Amino acid sequence: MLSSVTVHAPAKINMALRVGGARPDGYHPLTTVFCALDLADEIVVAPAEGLSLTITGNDLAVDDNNLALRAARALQDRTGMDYGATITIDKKIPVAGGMGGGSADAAGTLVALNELWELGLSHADLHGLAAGLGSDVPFGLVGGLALGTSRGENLLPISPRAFQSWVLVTDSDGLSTPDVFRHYDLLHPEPHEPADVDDLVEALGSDSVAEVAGLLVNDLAEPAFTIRPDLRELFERLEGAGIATVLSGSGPTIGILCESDTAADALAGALRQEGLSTLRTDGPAAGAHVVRSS
Ligand SMILES: C[C@@](CO)(OP(=O)(O)O)[C@H](O)COP(=O)(O)OP(=O)(O)OC[C@H]1O[C@@H](n2ccc(N)nc2=O)[C@H](O)[C@@H]1O
Ligand SMILES: Nc1ncnc2c1ncn2[C@@H]1O[C@H](COP(=O)(O)OP(=O)(O)O)[C@@H](O)[C@H]1O
Repeated sequence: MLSSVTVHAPAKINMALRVGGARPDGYHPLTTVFCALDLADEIVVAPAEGLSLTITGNDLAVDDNNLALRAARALQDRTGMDYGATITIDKKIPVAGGMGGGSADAAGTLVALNELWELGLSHADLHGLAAGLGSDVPFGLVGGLALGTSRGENLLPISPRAFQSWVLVTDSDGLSTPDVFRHYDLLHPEPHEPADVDDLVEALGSDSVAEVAGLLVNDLAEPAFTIRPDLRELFERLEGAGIATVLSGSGPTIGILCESDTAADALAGALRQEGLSTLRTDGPAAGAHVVRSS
């Protein structure tokens, strides 16, 4: 058996997120364009008796509901194996930031333990387990650029053409995803389907990233701003700072797409000088993948 496996699990940004009225199961139908970013959590797994999880880089309290532990248990249940492992996550993705960090850890743990425990599960098997863990987890496996529908788990890859340079403005005060969806329902009580994102998908087929200007959109921005009026103010201040500005997922992270990596580096530096918390990242990046095993 291997003695350790290291996986990188990428954050995502929703370049477009259109939302429909809640389904009978409480989930909202979505039309979304996901982009995986090279901002990634690092997950190291090693054989052990039982399952344990350690998180570094963030003071997120570890409990049994952590998505990495849930992913490990889902693999045990699926295969009937009761192998154990220590799971160590070095968190780089902001927690509750709308960047899919927990989903990335779930996807990364599935990939890491499939390798460590030599389970040989296919991509389709992992996708099925991922969808049971959370709406964003399948995208954490696939990465790249993809159109997501249903509750986000149905994915259609989009061939990336242009390299994307992003500046992320992060906020240590996270937003709860269910809470933001609840506020969406209050603002839009009537039944409706999510709008399409065809214009953005078409623009992403161009070699120039500038083609997407004006096409980034997020229906969860208004409810997130209702909960956090200060976020609206910040968002409005950042509009025009790059090619396009968008709130990621249920927020509060704000993504600014820039025309080049040089422009993004300069903008990140300038915003940092103003006292904002920024990260520089590029996309599209690969989905959760093994970077080392021994
Ligand atoms: C909004 C999005 C956009 O990508 O991202 P985040 O802001 O969380 O990163 C996702 O849809 C979040 O996906 P994920 O975080 O995996 O959600 P889940 O665990 O499946 O669901 C958590 C809760 O969010 C709400 N939810 C989630 C997805 C969806 N299509 N409709 C929903 O209403 C439900 O209240 C659900 O109980
Ligand atoms: N491995 C994990 N990393 C981060 N959050 C996790 C993890 N497992 C469970 N969670 C829970 O999921 C919530 C949402 O976190 P996260 O996935 O980072 O944000 P978002 O859904 O906004 O993308 C957190 O507040 C935390 O309670």
